[in-house]
Amino acid sequence: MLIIGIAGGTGCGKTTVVNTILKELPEGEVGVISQDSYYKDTSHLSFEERVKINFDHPRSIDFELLEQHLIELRAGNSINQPVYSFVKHNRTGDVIVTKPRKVMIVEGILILSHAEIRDLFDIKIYVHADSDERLIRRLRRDITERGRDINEVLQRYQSTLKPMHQQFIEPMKEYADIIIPNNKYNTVAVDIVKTIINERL
Ligand SMILES: Nc1ncnc2c1ncn2[C@@H]1O[C@H](COP(=O)(O)OP(=O)(O)O)[C@@H](O)[C@H]1O
Ligand SMILES: O=c1ccn([C@@H]2O[C@H](COP(=O)(O)O)[C@@H](O)[C@H]2O)c(=O)[nH]1
Repeated sequence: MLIIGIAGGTGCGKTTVVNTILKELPEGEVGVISQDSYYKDTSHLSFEERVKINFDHPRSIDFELLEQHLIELRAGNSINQPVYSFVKHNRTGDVIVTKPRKVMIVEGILILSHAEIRDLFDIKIYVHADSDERLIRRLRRDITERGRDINEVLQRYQSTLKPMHQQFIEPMKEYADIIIPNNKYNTVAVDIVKTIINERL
């Protein structure tokens, strides 16, 4: 099994890159794990309390479960990937049964910040887009897809997202084998990653 980690700040285009890679590869050969599925279960908190969580700090992620799941997949076993709701700021209680595939892609803002998980990746990719570009994309996406308003996005950006990005995400570029510049759609870089995956398949 080839495990590829794709990191980068919010709005840099990780999900878009993963979907572009998947589109042209044989179905069933590549599996995807999203770090977002591993936000800690916060059912014990009220919605008002959950909104206040710093979702850009590594402590908000259940890295132990993610690591355990990657080890299971590598051993050839299926896992139950939790389903997360950005609208509720919590796990939904559902799971997606995720089977081991020849290539597993793990994507998320903080996946390179955890040493044990980083060591499980055969290839580490960092997707870069400038912070103003990422903020614009995040505003558009969160308002249309995640039930936010402009004040929520900007308030979270200033209070937690930007400082956490600078502290925990941007420095992880150091560990990347490949950095994809993604201020514009980067078809060349995505094609290179696809070629690497195709070779393995
Ligand atoms: N290279 C790009 N140029 C312009 N918009 C992009 C680009 N990549 C992604 N987007 C858009 O930006 C938003 C965030 O992208 P997404 O892939 O969800 O980022 P991430 O998963 O890194 O948070 C989406 O609405 C997506 O369509
Ligand atoms: O309940 C939540 C959990 C996370 N977030 C924000 O999501 C992004 C990470 O997801 P991307 O798809 O990589 O953008 C992170 O910056 C959190 O602030 C949230 O809004 N609500």
